[in-house]
Amino acid sequence: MMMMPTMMNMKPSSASVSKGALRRTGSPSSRVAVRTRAAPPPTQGTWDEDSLSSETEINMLQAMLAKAVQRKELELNAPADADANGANGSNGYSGPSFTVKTFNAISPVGLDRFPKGKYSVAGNDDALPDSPMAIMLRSHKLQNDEVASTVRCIVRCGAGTNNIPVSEMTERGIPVFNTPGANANAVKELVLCALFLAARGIVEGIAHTKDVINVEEKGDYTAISKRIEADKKMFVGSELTGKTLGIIGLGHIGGKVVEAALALGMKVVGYDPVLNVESALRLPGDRMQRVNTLDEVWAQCDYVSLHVPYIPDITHHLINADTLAKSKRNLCILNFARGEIVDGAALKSAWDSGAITGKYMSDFADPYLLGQDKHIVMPHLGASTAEAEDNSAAMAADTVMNYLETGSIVNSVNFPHCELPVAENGYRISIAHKNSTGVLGEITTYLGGKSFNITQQLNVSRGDIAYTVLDLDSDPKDPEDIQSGLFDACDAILSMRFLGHPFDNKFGAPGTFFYTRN
Ligand SMILES: NC(=O)c1ccc[n+]([C@@H]2O[C@H](COP(=O)([O-])OP(=O)(O)OC[C@H]3O[C@@H](n4cnc5c(N)ncnc54)[C@H](O)[C@@H]3O)[C@@H](O)[C@H]2O)c1
Ligand SMILES: O=C(O)[C@H](O)COP(=O)(O)O
Repeated sequence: MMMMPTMMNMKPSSASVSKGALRRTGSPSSRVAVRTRAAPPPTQGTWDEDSLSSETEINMLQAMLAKAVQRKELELNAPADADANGANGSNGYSGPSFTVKTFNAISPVGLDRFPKGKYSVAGNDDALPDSPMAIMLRSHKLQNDEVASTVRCIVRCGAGTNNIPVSEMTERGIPVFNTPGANANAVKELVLCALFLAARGIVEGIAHTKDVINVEEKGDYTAISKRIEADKKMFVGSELTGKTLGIIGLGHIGGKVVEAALALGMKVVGYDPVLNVESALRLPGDRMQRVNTLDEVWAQCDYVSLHVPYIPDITHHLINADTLAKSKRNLCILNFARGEIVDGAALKSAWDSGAITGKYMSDFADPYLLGQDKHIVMPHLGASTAEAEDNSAAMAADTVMNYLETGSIVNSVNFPHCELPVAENGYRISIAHKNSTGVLGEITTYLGGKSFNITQQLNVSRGDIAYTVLDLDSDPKDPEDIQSGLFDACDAILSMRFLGHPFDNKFGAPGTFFYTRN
């Protein structure tokens, strides 16, 4: 009789991990040891049908199917250029691989940056050799319980991270990254397109030609030509030159829109009370007006373009009944940031009362504006160009590899920036912990007590979270033991990894062990 597979799935999930518990969540070497194989398919003479319940048979068949799918996906993921990359097509690397789970369609330009063999990347858990260490996604609305306890970082191929439960990830010691600027040009071009569509009766005119003129004139060219001339008076627009555009948020996208609008001969008013130095340096300060209050925007702008992140308590309904009451009557709103930044119900009332007559251009729908002629809404296309998708995916892949292999944190939205140059003979531990007093002392005292000399270290913080990277001068033969001891010695530690010797291409030997409290 066929044996049932003993352990179908050794992969831990966050759902199965109780909060507060100290967990060893993975190590390549341990994973290799604990991996189990499903029982082979039944062969003739070993299948005792009568002794199996239907449920057991279904379970067995599902197990075999899952294994077959996993084998097939691993085959498909294997590099075709095996000769160029070494005998096993893995750049000569033969250790356990880093595992990256993807959501959404991510450009192959990014996915191909992960060295085959050293990295396993798939959208399906079953196609990964082990539970994911990193998540790579676009607009997928990520749920806390989709983040397995083994995940050590999340990267958004794009700008907005409001689809990720960032504060929960911070509490779990997981950095969330994005790719600043990688898709900014694509969004700028769509905003320009929207400006033209807002100023002229292009969308309405095309619809009229297709749905009215062509239908009423029944395909008669002469009649259609006459109507196209006669009906143009219905769609008179205005020019952008000389009009005033307010730009709210002067970061990567807003800054590019500033330049493009100036080139069109528009006057530009910019508002960004939390502008960083890099973005400020990109702005043509002498050719635009920067204002310190939103009221100065509403008072003088014909167009307003939103380029701020969606932050529930701060940018939610930034455009609302109050601001619309202060705006010029002809105000057109361009929202290629996030739908929730505009209060659709307030805008509908303003349209209905005639207080506002301008259009609302967006690549986000609004529950109160469905079917409204003045709401010209397109699919969420801002970053949907080949170039933007490639740039974002490539930058995201580099960010993940940098973090997993060196512990460096660059472009995180919830963790401090951290780059510690790699020491020649260092053995690196990275620790995410609460930003509380005495933590560094507890960590170094513990390591000193174990006779480890710290050759260099960097401790950085951001709000309630802190991150410490330490290089030890000798190889901790049992990294699991050290981490478990550190956890016991220091309550503030949230998650930790032993990275081995970064850059020596020996990940997994001695192996990256990682611990987490979540
Ligand atoms: N439609 C799309 O496909 C698409 C594509 C990319 C980005 N986006 C959206 O656009 C947003 C901006 O993207 P970006 O690349 O320019 O990001 P960015 O971080 O470079 O710029 C955002 C700017 O907003 C400013 N800001 C923050 N809070 C503000 C506030 N309350 N008032 C005024 N300014 C404020 C910041 O100081 C920063 O300069 C993203 O967060 C995302 O939601 C949409
Ligand atoms: O925030 C972003 O970068 C955009 O909204 C792009 O989203 P997408 O990656 O789903 O196109």
